[in-house]
Amino acid sequence: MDRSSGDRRLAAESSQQPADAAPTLVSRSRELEDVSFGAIVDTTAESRVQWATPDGLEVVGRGVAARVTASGPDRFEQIRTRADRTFDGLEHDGPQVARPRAFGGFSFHDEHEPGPPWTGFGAAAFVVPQVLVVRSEAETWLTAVATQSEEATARLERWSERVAELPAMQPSGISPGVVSTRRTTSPEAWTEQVETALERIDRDELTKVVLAQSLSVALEESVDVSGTLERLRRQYPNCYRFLIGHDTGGTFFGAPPERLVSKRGKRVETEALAGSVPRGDMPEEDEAHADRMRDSEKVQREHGLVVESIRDQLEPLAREFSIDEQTIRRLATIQHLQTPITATLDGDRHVLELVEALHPTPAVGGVPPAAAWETIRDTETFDRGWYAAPVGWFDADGDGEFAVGIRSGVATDETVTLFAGNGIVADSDPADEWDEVQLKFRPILDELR
Ligand SMILES: C=C(O[C@H]1C=CC=C(C(=O)O)[C@@H]1O)C(=O)O
Repeated sequence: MDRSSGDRRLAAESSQQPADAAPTLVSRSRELEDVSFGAIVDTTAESRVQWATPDGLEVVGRGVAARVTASGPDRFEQIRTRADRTFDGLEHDGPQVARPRAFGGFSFHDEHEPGPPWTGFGAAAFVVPQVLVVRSEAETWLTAVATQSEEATARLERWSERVAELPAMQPSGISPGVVSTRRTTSPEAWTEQVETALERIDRDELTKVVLAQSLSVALEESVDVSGTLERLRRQYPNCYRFLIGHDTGGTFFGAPPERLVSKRGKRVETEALAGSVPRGDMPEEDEAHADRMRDSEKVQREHGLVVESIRDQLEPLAREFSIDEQTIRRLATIQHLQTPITATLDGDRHVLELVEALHPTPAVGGVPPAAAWETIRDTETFDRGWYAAPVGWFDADGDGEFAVGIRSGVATDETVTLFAGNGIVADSDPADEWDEVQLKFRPILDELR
């Protein structure tokens, strides 16, 4: 087994945690003047996270107050159990918005073994940062987390001073410049892969599968990931933005348009996002693309499969379930069909139960799920790693929010490896599907050039 040293260390840390002896976490918070979030995560020496939602919550975190990792098919439950222990007895002195949260995610496949470029990214890993800065509704809070109250207070003092010296504006940096790109999948190989999937669909083994490609981008210099996210915010203000960097290995980042799930108390919000067309240069052309997507029987079928599958997964856990009206989700370079979905849960549940139920939605996996996973495994020639998998946060109450890790890449030294995929259904044309995949590389690729 070729495991990286970083991953070995993570696994060792988690196995050293005695089953019932996670130290109690203590946190202290203080309101701040505004501060550059990029400057706080401007390190590669320490674990760091950044998270921003389309509705305005922004969080950055640094260091590790607690870490939970897991692997194998029951990794969602393992994380939940370990996190419950980690948060048990949490003493938080501050407002709810500034509470400690665990940030991280999962690999797409449960039997994932990390190798380059995914060194350091195991099958499931979450970190409660030692220092968190949260901005929400024009308030900014600093939170320090430790296992002793004196330590938390001292950390809060230290970081209050440090933060006061940082710039208030987020630097957007400059693009690193692209030297060359290398595809994992040539157009010929893609056509063959799509045709193989279509044969399986023809034989009724499969209804839909999302096939992906990766693009390795060699840069002129190392990328400033936080600056890149700031530039993505300007281009894609209605998308999530995230960055996850462990103290070893690369930095996974992206600007996904797709919410996997958010849960607050019993209220759940999710969505189906599938079906893609380009943006037009002129409003009429833009509208014509959107109309073509809305009227396409093939795209509606592909989208409908995602809605149905979310209903099948979520309805058994819900007291009320509602599918809202389909809309067009317009992003700077692409537009999608979107159906918002809301539910009220039937009882107390952890957001990770919902994440487990929903991952992977057929927007990134397929239908039926097992046959789609098998097809992805048999077909793709690269490691999806954390691409297209849940990335987000949860708190001590089991509330939280997760995006689907698409429109994403992993940065390692002077390379960024990008990932993008497309749903294949009966009638899919390999050349059209190829074009749509290229559109999905663009958000990050454009910011690297
Ligand atoms: C799998 C990706 O996009 C999904 C989300 C929106 C539209 C999609 C589509 O049209 O196929 C995909 O399901 C990706 O961006 O890599």
